[in-house]
Amino acid sequence: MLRIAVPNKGSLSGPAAEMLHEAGYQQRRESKELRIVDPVNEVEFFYLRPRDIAIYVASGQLDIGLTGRDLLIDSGAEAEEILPLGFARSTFRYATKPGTISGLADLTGKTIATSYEGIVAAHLAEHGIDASVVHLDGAVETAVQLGVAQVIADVVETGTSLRNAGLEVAGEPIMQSEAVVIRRTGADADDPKVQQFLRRLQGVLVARTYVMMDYDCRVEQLEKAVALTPGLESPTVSPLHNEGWVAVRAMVPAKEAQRIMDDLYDIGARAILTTAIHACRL
Ligand SMILES: Nc1ncnc2c1ncn2[C@@H]1O[C@H](COP(=O)(O)OP(=O)(O)OP(=O)(O)O)[C@@H](O)[C@H]1O
Ligand SMILES: O=P(O)(O)OC[C@H]1O[C@H](OP(=O)(O)OP(=O)(O)O)[C@H](O)[C@@H]1O
Ligand SMILES: [Mg+2]
Repeated sequence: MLRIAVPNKGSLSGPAAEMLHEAGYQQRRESKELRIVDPVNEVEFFYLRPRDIAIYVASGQLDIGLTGRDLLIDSGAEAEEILPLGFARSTFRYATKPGTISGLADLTGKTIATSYEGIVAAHLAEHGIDASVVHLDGAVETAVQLGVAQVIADVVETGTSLRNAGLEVAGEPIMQSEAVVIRRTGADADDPKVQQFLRRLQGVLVARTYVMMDYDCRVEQLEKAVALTPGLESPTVSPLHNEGWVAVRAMVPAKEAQRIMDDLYDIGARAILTTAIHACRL
């Protein structure tokens, strides 16, 4: 049975459970459940604090974990990212009161509050900056106002939390994060159960980002039409009962679907339809 760590709280937990559900896995019914078994898919899910997941996976007790890239790196655990999942996207950045810092060197001698000491210590060391780091559990933005630190290093998504605290970002982002699948560093890459799990999640990612497009076009326009809808490998082209016409079917990126429909229409394609993809294996 594959043993998988899933975030039990915070920004990662809802979208992670949703993705696993879309991939056909049973998920817990209430938030107090710490472990469930999905016997049909031969998977056991452990609901753990997001920050602890890399540690469990590195210990070898769990095969796979879903966590944030920033949390993985911060933990320093012997685990590695094997699939980015595209949700909980954020940057990790320094922020201060406006005008305090103009470059990284200005961090020297400052006190930096953060919940991610591992990332900050490594970043400071890498740039040879001598600053003190104070660990706070959360709501780090308030640390400057209350005088606990002059600088914070925290997760920034929309920037709303920073603005509300009267802070602005300083310097370039330390890193870009998103939810990721991790496994123990050096674990067997060919484990068929792990491979099947990853294929299912990749199927969800594709189903979320692509739609199926069908249309009819004149044979003379086929090459132009296929250039607009090359599909992932190659589109399916079938003859129509009306001579001189073909039906074409191809996957297209959902974000570009409307533009592609306009372009197809302009070259004479008709009966252009898009439909959602609910699941897929590439
Ligand atoms: N506003 C946000 N937007 C996107 N991702 C976020 C956001 N806040 C936190 N994350 C991501 O969530 C993960 C942290 O999860 P964690 O549960 O520790 O914190 P949280 O979501 O802030 O919840 P909590 O309420 O417990 O502080 C990290 O990978 C982080 O990048
Ligand atoms: O740029 P934004 O869109 O404002 O998002 C970033 C904020 O979201 C998270 O905070 P959360 O609400 O989880 O509180 P926390 O600080 O206690 O973790 C994160 O720690 C930032 O504070
Ligand atoms: Mg938080």
